[in-house]
Amino acid sequence: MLTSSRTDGAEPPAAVSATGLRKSYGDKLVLDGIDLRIPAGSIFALLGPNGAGKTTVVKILSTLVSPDPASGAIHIGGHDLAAEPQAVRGAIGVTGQFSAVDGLITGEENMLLMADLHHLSKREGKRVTAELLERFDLVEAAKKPASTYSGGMKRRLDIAMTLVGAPRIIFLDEPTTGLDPRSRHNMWQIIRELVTDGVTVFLTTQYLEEADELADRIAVLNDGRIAAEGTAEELKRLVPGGHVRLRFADPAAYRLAADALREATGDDYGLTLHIPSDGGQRELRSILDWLDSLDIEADELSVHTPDLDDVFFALTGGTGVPETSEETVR
Ligand SMILES: Nc1ncnc2c1ncn2[C@@H]1O[C@H](COP(=O)(O)OP(=O)(O)OP(=O)(O)O)[C@@H](O)[C@H]1O
Repeated sequence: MLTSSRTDGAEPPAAVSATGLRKSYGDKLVLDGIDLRIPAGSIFALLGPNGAGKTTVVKILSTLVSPDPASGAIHIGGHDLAAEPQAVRGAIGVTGQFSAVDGLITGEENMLLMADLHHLSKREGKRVTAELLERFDLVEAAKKPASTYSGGMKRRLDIAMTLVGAPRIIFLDEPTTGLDPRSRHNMWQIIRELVTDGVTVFLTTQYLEEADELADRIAVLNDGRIAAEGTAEELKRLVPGGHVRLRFADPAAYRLAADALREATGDDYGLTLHIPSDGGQRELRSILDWLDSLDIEADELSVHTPDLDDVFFALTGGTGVPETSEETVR
């Protein structure tokens, strides 16, 4: 496992810690010994492809599913998960793929129901509900059935309901999956605000951009293990440098360039070539000179610096080079 070194001196207390977390379903091993340590008041992102086991981690850490007996200790908010599951439940909030929103009742009723579940008095329940509906921009929709809410509104209501219990640690399982870009950015803002209030956020995501934007630390889950863990910058340093991408409209020009340039990797289907390069002026000029000397015209040239996508693809065994973080120069 690649684990970045810590540069800070005294470590803040861990909101979540686990050692040797293991889980099998029948003879299918899903988690094969995972270690986690998430400092209080930080955002941690667990990144992984479909089926990597992200939801399973969240379910275990939030007491919904038991880990295998061979697992090491798990502590959440200072409580031993095996010995004090009730105390753990009192310290956490969980939202995500298994949303608690009831579509048949209104947003406000959902909130009041949650307040009841947390044994708040009627008066306190109403106060907290009004405050959270306001904070999550749901006042206008409060009296409408939640089934009429957009995806973004449902997620906001879901988080608002989670906050009724004033949890110190919040698990967000793929909080922005299926949201449009504006709703996604709104959700990011909400998540950032949670942390400024001192809450610890554990989020799972398939979106590298999301982890890059939000997380203090990121772990990449692959094949039941943490393949790498660190800040976004530390993870980006794990993969080799960038490349220049040449895209051709003419298959003959593509073939000519691919045959001439042995160090490039080609995508025959997309008619693109990736040339390892730091993207500097000198290297770009030599690529252009080389194209000119062969009388080959590329339809697009773009510079690609390593990003989290590269880390993800390198660590999770994906193929191809994603399209993000490219600076098109022609
Ligand atoms: N109750 C269960 N019984 C059997 N297998 C399960 C069960 N829950 C999950 N799995 C399997 O465990 C693996 C991990 O699933 P999990 O839902 O944790 O992945 P994930 O990383 O959250 O994926 P996604 O991004 O698709 O939600 C999958 O292969 C899944 O089929």
